[in-house]
Amino acid sequence: MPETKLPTPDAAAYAAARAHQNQLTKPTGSLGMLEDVACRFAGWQGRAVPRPPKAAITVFAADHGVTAEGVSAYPSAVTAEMVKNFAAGGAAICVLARQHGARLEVVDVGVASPLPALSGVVSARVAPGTRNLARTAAMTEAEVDAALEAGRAAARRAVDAGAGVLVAGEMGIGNTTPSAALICHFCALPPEAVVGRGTGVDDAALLLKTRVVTQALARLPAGADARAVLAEVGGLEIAAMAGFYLEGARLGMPSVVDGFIAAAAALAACAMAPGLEHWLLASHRSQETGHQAALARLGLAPMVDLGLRLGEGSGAALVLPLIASALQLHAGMATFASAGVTDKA
Ligand SMILES: O=C(O)c1ccc[n+]([C@@H]2O[C@H](COP(=O)([O-])O)[C@@H](O)[C@H]2O)c1
Ligand SMILES: Cc1cc2nc[nH]c2cc1C
Repeated sequence: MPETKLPTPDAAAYAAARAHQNQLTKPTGSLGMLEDVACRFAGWQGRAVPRPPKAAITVFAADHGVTAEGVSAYPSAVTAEMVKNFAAGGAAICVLARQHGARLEVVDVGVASPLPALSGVVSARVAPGTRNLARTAAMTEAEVDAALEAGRAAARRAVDAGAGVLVAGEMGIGNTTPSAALICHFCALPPEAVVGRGTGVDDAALLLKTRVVTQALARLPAGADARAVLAEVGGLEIAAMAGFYLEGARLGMPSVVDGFIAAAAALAACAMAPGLEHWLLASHRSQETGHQAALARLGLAPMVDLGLRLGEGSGAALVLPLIASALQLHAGMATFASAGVTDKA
């Protein structure tokens, strides 16, 4: 895969936005992270007062051979069933996308069972799920490249549709296992610090999942590059999300990183294109073990902690109103000078 050359956010617009924030009628810094969000959008849009962006949400769906080990509380069949639920508008992310007027697209990058043509679902199937990473490489590097490209193409569609902020969500029974392996690798953390209960596995399955991740990581050759790491222990939807973030940033578009799986994809993408993290915003802190460490490694602070562990891009969709408020406050508040309020001494 060719090296992705990324633009850098506009430092002058960021600085102008920060100076503007400091003139608004509030104690300096009192709007906390909302101030940072407004300034970061200024840098992304190259204007001191950024425009409220339209959001586009893409949910990548795929299956995982590792479910054969018993690492999830739900059967693989749920992945395909949920894709049908997305198409019917009944999933959580459908409700949130409707609420916020966001474009929603679902991309099948590798659901195990063939799906009928469904409205709002793009077929970009690379393989009928990954192979069982407990025993063998999850994918070939050619499959990783195809999944990355499926993600890139989805980002281009979202940007072409007029999006100013991108959200990648996912649906894939079993995908917290490859995500944990990726986070262990990219954060240099032991599985015990990263592997969590996913959809809600019991203590025995948690132990088994931790062992599976340990064994899979042991196969990684020293110095493996991000593509090789994704091939060995990753997932099709995870690689697609990485491609989505990379292409978004290449086009000068920020992405809101959702939960645990999204953080794993972002880490892989950052390893492919250092500087990508400057185009990312973290929505929330997931309940999944190891998520905080992954965000810290990305240099991102979550906007909210609501005890979420759903995926689908739901956490990112939930912070869209906060992003909108951050930009409205930035553009609409009076300054100390305009309101005749005395600034600090
Ligand atoms: O986003 C998260 O932080 C998150 C945490 C735990 C589980 N999930 C979702 O649950 C599924 C993976 O869980 P599991 O137990 O099957 O590995 C997958 O469809 C994810 O969207 C998502
Ligand atoms: C029902 C269900 C919905 C989901 N959405 C994202 N991951 C999920 C996992 C399950 C099991």
